[in-house]
Amino acid sequence: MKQNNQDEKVQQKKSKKDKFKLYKPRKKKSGEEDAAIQYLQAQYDKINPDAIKTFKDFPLSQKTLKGLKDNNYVTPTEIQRQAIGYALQGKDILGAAKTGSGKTLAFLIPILENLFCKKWTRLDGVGALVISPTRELAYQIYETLRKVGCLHDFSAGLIIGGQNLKFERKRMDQINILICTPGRLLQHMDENPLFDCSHLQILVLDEADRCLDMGFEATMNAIIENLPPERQTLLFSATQTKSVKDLARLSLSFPTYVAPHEQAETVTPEFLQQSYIVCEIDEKIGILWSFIRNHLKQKVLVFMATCKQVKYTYDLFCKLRPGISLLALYGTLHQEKREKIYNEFCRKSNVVLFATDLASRGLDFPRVNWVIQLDCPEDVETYIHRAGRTARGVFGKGEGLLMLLPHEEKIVEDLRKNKIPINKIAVDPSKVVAPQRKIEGLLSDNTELKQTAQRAFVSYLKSVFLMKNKEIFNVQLLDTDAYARSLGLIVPPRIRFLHKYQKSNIPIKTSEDVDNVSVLSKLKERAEEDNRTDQSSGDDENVIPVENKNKKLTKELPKFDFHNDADSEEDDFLQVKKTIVDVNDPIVEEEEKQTSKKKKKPLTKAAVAKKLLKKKIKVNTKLKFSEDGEAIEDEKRDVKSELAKQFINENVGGIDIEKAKEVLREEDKFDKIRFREKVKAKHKEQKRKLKNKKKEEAEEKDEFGSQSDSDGPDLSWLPDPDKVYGKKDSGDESSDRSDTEHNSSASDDESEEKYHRPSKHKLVQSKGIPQDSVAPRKKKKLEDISASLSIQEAEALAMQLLTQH
Ligand SMILES: Nc1ncnc2c1ncn2[C@@H]1O[C@H](COP(=O)(O)OP(=O)(O)OP(=O)(O)O)[C@@H](O)[C@H]1O
Repeated sequence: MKQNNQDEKVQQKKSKKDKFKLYKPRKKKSGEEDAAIQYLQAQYDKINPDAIKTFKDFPLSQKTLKGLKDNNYVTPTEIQRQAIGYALQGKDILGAAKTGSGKTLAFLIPILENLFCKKWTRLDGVGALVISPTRELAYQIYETLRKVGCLHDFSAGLIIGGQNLKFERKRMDQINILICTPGRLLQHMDENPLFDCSHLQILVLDEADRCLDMGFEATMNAIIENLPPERQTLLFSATQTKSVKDLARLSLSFPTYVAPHEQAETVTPEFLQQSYIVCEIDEKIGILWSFIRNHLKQKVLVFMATCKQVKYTYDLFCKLRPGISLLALYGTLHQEKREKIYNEFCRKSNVVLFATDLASRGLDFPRVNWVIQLDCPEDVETYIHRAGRTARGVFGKGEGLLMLLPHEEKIVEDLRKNKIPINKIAVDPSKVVAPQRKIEGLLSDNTELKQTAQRAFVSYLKSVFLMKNKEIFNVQLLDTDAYARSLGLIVPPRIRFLHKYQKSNIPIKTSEDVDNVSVLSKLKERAEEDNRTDQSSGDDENVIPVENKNKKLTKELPKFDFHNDADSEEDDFLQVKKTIVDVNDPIVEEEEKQTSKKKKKPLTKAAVAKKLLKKKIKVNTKLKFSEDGEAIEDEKRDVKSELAKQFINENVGGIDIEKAKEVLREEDKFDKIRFREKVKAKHKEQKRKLKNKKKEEAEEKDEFGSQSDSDGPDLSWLPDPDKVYGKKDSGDESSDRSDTEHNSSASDDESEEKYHRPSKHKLVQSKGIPQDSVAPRKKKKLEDISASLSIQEAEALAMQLLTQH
């Protein structure tokens, strides 16, 4: 015990010493940290971007510098050199730089430094917010932050759709740096009491132009409303928005515009080789197939217009087995699958990824050799982002191929005007091998694949139809039959929306026909309306939302499931930016009416039943026919009980359940009686049939016995009874002569009555005669005969036999 007490005392002393030790350096460290922060902050105003050679030249904390060095980031890129300084000074920034130029670090480094200098702790809540248009991009930013900021003590959180909301909810109050997609962020803002961003210091919008796009206006507006106005805001994109309206929404009055590549000759990466080909719509699949077959040792990314096209091309090519790994990434996939595919494409080097524009922005897939744009991009910005998935980073190289239909070639002018160097090339037809027969064969065997092809066909045409730029995207110029055939569809699927338009003879308007100013005001109004009513635009591709106010000129089509069909938040980002349709279009009006009707009240089964009852419509009446073919009228009315008759005659509207039950009980009694009678009759009938059958069988056996000479008793040896007893009635003889046959048969009958012979079966089974005692055949015959005769006859027969012998 003593020893124990001593040990305890020693330990207590030790722990006191340790505490003291821990406390002291910490105090010292904290003091050092304060001094370091003060020093760093004092340097911010002196930052000269031109003098920056390495990250060390920036006044950055040791933790950040070490994090950068550990990840091989030594020399800042142009955008980093120019933006980081302003961001550290606390200015709002509009950052625009080429794809793959390192914009992510240009905003992550200022975030880390900002919170470090403010000595942000877990208890301070959310200090920085990064909003990204897609889950994949958010995930990528989060991963970069984890690597570079690993030595800092901040907590970071990735808040994206498709994850466990409950799990996120509990941890929201502990997150300092939040990387998120807009939809999920708004969900937390609305529903999670633990989410508090009232102390937010810095807001970043990556791919800012996309975040502020029309398709997502309402969500972003709601988010911005919830954020404190005194904050620093950084906007980054390769295709930056300069719209005053957008900036005003974010309360940016005088942001610093940082665009290091503005004076550059090209807006796309320096080492990106860009070319385009012009082909017919039905040649696309064959060219793509041949391209893949000729690039089996490369990493290829193929962009298509819609999810359904991606799905079909992937399914089809997998079945055709090109000899290289295939992957597909699109919005309707489950989140886990999306993550898996994203990681797989990052990891592999010989692989083809089919994707929608979900993968076009910000994703940093390493070492992509080729980017193929199978369908014409929506606009120049989309082209830049898609092409920018290759030739990334400081010395990145890559090639881009754009496939255009003859009438889409006009986009090349726009591309060139926007400083995109692109050359036309031709495809060597001898190298194109279209597996047309194989495709058709596969589709004829596989209904599911055929349906996928049909959906891909319609979705592509719809995407073209909904595009804003009608100079380039004109669905009426497409050879739809040839396109269907190229997909393996011998019969082209019906294109309802197009037929409606063709029937109405309304030319599809070009964007130039429309007064853009009024369109914008219209859209703005609509966004406000959306905010008020909190109505989400439907997922249904065919439903056109109703615009109630001011239907003068134009209106926006619904958010069409173009790049994404899923209900994920980023899907809204990835939709057609806007499409203009004449409001006076009768089809639109008709659809509006239908939609508004539909929206008024959902039609339930009960409502339908009520309506039918009201209108006295009889549905599903069943008419029964008797065996003679006569209709049995109103079988149900054939009731027996007085109560039921009374019930029917009363004919009161509605249903009195209690009374109906009572009536049923009464009717049940009669039903039971009827049933019993039926069963009895059935049994009777069965018995009768059985009896008849037995009788027939017996008769058959008798007949058989008389006909058989071999087995039946042979009576030919018997003396003629007439000779023995004399003629019974001689008078009968003459009368019988004329009808011998009849008489003989009559005598047969008589003899049959007299000498009834048991059936053969009975003979064999005759009981009481042991088998060994069976007499020889003759003896047995005698026995049998004697058994069948009357006593007197048997005696007479015996006497005769005795006298003969
Ligand atoms: N200073 C640097 N030194 C070396 N590599 C860098 C540096 N900064 C960024 N990179 C690398 O460059 C690549 C592209 O960076 P990032 O994804 O940030 O580009 P981006 O400008 O955001 O592209 P996008 O416009 O397509 O979103 C990444 O692989 C990243 O690791």
